[in-house]
Amino acid sequence: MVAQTLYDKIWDSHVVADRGNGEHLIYVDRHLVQEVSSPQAFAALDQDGRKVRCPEAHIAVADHAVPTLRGDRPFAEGLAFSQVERLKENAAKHGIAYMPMDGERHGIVHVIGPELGFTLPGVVLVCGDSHTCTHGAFGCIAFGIGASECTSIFATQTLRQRKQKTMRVNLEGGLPDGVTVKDVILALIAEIGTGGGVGYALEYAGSTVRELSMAARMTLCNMSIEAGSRVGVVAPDEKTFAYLEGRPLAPSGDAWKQAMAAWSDLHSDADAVFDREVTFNTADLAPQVSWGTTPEHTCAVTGQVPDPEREADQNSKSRLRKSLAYMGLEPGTAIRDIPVDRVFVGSCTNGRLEDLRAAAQVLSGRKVADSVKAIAVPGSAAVKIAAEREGLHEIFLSAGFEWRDAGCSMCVAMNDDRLAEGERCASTSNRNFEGRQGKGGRTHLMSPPMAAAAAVTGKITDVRELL
Ligand SMILES: CC(C)[C@H](C(=O)O)[C@@H](O)C(=O)O
Ligand code: SF4
Repeated sequence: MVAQTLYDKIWDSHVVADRGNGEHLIYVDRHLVQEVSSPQAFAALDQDGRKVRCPEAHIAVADHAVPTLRGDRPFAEGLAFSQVERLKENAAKHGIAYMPMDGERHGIVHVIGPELGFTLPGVVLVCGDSHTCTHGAFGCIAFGIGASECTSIFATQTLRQRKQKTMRVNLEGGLPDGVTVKDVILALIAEIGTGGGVGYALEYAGSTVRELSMAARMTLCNMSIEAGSRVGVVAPDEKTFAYLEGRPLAPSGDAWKQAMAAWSDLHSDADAVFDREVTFNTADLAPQVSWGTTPEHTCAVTGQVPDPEREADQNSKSRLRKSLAYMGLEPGTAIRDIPVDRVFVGSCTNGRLEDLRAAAQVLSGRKVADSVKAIAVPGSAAVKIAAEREGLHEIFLSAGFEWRDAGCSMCVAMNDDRLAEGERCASTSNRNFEGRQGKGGRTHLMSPPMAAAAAVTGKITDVRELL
């Protein structure tokens, strides 16, 4: 038999028909539905008088638009409110499970999928959201789709797709103190660029990856899309199975045993050939910080803001000038001298329990600088409950952070949590585009411990000095 990559194995087991021209009709096992991208898909379904073919294959949750200060406070925007109401109605109408905002299963779609055991090894999982690649951490093919594709999944459970090429990213050498997987993925994107992964399904492998927790593997896969890849996978192992066993929607009893047997083949064969292969040593990595308006505008915290005049190419020179003008930064400024106004710990990249623990460890016994407004937003209700059980909220609160309810929050300016014009934020999210966190807002991407360090000192700080 021809040696295969993990991606090939899962893909091949889902092909329903070969359409020619490199297009396949593939079976989709699971679909996560959120309020921003689903209304058109439901509307198209209704217009054609079609039904959802397999309601149990979908889970709906509102995450982008929800307020994170719940209480009795009304939604700031009519649009946000109607998006959430529409999702609830559409889910009820089509018999799809809906996770209400005040329930224990609510959260960011990419955080609750794994928590519920809805995300499983070997499946094809989709969502109308680009960060669906997060779920690949469990050894499945997971990717974001558009609204018309959501309609097709609702109606048929199938999708026309082109198979991606494969790239193995070997991460070797482990992580030094103060350095997290967020630093690894930011450094990787700085190196290969936001276009580096276009057309490829990434498989993260190597000693660094094997040592990572499931939460960290999710952070890694989450940002595959920021490298241009719609898909990022990690082969499942004992950690994957231990994480999933006993989750509400994971198989149980005999079905669990059968699943484990089926999953044992979910790895790239030893002699599998990838279309591209890159290797990074992570042993000497420093904490990373983005300074510009794309995730590839990233350097070590010990570095400086680059000088556009050094760019040979006229286009890159003007792009860089524009980016620095937006960010309000002078070339040559030490990254460590950049003051911040806001700190955001949360998102589907870094809103899990382990991320909150890492930030809390830095905050413990310290105070947020007077000039800074900081919020901690758990990625799900379950994360919030677990964090409170171990007293993390007290550490955040006594440091001067606000402790919020789950949602996408300040990762994306689609709810009440936004930066004001010109405000600068140390953020654990994944995108730093112009206006991403609010019109005129300036984003610096970093890890949770780095964001906590910035909160304490009021400027971007090398967290290794605070450990
Ligand atoms: C709004 C949504 C569809 C979008 C996405 O596709 O990723 C958002 O989640 C994001 O992170 O930019
Ligand atoms: S937390 Fe951010 S990146 Fe994740 S789904 Fe929400 S808006 Fe998108």
